[in-house]
Amino acid sequence: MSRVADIAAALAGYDPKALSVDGVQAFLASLVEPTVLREREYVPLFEALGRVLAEDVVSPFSVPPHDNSAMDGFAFDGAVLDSPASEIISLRVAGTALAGAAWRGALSQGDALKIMTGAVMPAGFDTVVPQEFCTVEGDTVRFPANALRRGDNRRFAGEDLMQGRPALLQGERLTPAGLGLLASLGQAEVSVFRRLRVAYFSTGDEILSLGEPPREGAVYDSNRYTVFGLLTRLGCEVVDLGMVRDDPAALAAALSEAARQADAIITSGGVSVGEADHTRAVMRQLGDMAFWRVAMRPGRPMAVGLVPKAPGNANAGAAVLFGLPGNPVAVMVTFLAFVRPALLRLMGCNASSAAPPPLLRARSAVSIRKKPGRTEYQRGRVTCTPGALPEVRIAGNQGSGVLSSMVEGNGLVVLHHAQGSVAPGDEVDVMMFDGVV
Ligand SMILES: Nc1nc2c(c(=O)[nH]1)N[C@H]1C(S)=C(S)[C@@H](COP(=O)(O)OP(=O)(O)OC[C@H]3O[C@@H](n4cnc5c(N)ncnc54)[C@H](O)[C@@H]3O)O[C@H]1N2
Ligand code: MOO
Repeated sequence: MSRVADIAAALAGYDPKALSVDGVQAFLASLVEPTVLREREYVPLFEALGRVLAEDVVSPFSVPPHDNSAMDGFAFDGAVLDSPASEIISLRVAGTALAGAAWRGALSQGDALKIMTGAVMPAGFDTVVPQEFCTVEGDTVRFPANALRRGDNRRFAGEDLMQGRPALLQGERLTPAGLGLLASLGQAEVSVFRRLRVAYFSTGDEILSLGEPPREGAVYDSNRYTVFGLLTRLGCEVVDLGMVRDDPAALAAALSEAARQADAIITSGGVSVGEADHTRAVMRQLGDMAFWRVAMRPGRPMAVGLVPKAPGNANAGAAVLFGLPGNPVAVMVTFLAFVRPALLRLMGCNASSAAPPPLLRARSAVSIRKKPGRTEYQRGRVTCTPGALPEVRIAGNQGSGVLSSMVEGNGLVVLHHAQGSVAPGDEVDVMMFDGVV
């Protein structure tokens, strides 16, 4: 009764020793259905950025509520433009309409009304001439007939949001624009799914925690901070379980605690075949796991599975475990390619909000060696020149432990599974990560 084995059995061509990137994505799409987060809460708009909408938001009224002017100028009945008597239109100015209050005075055809941007269009008037085109003498305004067409500079009621129609959909992640949209509906609070809780820890005896003195053969734990940043950017609630030494009891305790507290778990290190690694054994003992060698670079060894929240109680559910390779760039690449879309689904995002960042088409400035049969992600720096396709250069040393080139780059050149080497000038796909991770 292994869910992981069932999913694997249903995947055509599943080979844990040479799984393609597409194969991993298909596996995760089955393992992580967007069903985990059912709990919802109301939060004020100022706390809602990045949160996922738990229900559709239907406009209680239209925005803007009235036809209004898009310019400071003079509103008039645009019929006079249909067959103007002379090159200069001359109208009597009946008064001024300010934004925020409707004009209540009488108007007749042949009148104009001085109007401010956002002010309600008076009934029967459908056109606004910007004041830059006008000369005013006493109560007469004049402007060239060819300066505009009937209907210009009028904004329609409901052109932004129509009363009774959905303004935002369940499963959308709230962006700054989304917050503004909700505010324009007068809504001070919004119903969102509770935040996804993700626990993480680093493993390995050669890894030092910050504050520890340097030691020969040891390196500081960078993954803990990178993973913290990746999860925080995503809007997750993080459960930091620190560094866990390569000891079965310590690893089992950390993994159980992570599963108890969180919806998902990210570990780094210990998923390859090293002799001293107990991580795989402990994962296998506590969870329903798959261990893969993925046909990609970086990010070859990887573990994925489910760890029960309360062993022996199936109703308590399970946390999804992502056992990422230890190399710092492999952590980031596997996070972007696999973990991030899966976490977005767990957060309750709909298909479009959970989609990976769109790929940018760029011209490679350099040659890139690549073997068909695996997907490679190379750190690159994309630059744009007006009128030309964006250009990408490979950023620094591409070793999977080299974080400095990840800092230097702004995107990952994605060299697809079947693709071969790239010559200078060839077009390539780039997954931009600036602002995403
Ligand atoms: N015989 C084989 N050896 C290796 C294989 C393989 O298939 N066969 N795969 C290589 C690849 S690719 C990777 S990636 C690594 C992954 O190994 P692990 O996931 O078991 O990770 P570790 O061995 O624990 O660490 C790898 C590397 O990353 C550094 N590291 C680990 N944790 C951190 C951290 N928190 N902060 C900074 N750096 C970290 C660690 O020092 C190692 O240098 O295996 C290859 N070997
Ligand atoms: O592919 Mo490993 O995952 O970093 O070198």
